[in-house]
Amino acid sequence: MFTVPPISPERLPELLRLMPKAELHIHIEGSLEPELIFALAQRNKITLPYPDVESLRRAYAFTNLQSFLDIYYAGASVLITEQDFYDMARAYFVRAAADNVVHAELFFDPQTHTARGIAMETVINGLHRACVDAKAELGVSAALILCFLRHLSEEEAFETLEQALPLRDKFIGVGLDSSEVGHPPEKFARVFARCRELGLHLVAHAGEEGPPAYVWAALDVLKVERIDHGVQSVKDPALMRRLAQDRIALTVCPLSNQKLCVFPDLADHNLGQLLDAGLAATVNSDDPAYFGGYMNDNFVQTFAATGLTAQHAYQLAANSFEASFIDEPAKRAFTERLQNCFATS
Ligand code: HPA
Ligand SMILES: [Zn+2]
Repeated sequence: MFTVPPISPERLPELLRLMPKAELHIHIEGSLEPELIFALAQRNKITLPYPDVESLRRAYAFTNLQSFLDIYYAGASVLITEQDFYDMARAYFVRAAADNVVHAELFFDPQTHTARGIAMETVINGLHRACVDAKAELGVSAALILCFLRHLSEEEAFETLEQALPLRDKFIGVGLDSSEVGHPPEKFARVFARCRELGLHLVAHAGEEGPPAYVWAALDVLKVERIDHGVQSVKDPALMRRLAQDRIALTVCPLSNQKLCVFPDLADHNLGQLLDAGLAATVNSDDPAYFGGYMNDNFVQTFAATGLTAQHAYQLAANSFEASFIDEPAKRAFTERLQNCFATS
């Protein structure tokens, strides 16, 4: 257990920004800024239903997950070529590096693109090339996690997996995202079992808007290694004990939760409650272009609103390395860098 030296509250925001961290919950299509949406639309001769960047940004007023997803899928329609996918991911990596993100595991939604006639290799090759360059040029290590859209059928998830398997060496795992309520994890039991046999890492969104039962099912039916969001778990004490005992990480996204009205206010967020119950919670941006903040915005705004401490900050960053899918020596090296950052602050 690393004890953080005394740090004054005024210096905490700087430390939050400076500390090395991993991002484990970022939908790369959710990093498409309105400016890039317009630039790609122009490059690909696509007419958008908004006259300019400002009017598109004004449409980013959400009441729940579905109201966001409708506009998020529409924004992704400007992605056509491999270079478009590269440019989107590159812009994210540059922004992440500025926030001292040293490792990122990126979700992507291939079905959003293959349904529009874009080839699977166009999507994966563009994103993968950006991951390779992020390491070489920005010092950010990166990996891809293919997400199945849960509002579609399990059969369609199997077809997507088949299309992606020729590129198996370019992604490390699978996840489950999109509309949660009404689409429980059990719907994808067989395809996740197949992915497990293939040696892929498994994660799933659960307990963002959906009930604790969905978190249980993600753990016990899908056998996931991490839960994305999971903030509804606090409603079930037995689930909280299970998550703490098994060190199942929750990839929490505070600004997303605020913008999608999961919590009425950032000050009401339960991140502190999760950490104090011994859960391996992490902080992440989810869809930063839509929710008004990248990693450091999430850290700084959440700490300011909830009064979390420097010890919580250390724990969140340490959890992000522990919960990542990098090897043990890399985890140790990142954790050492983190401890040095706190020790010299
Ligand atoms: O927060 C989210 N939840 C579910 N699906 C998503 N797809 C992008 N972001 C999200
Ligand atoms: Zn998400």
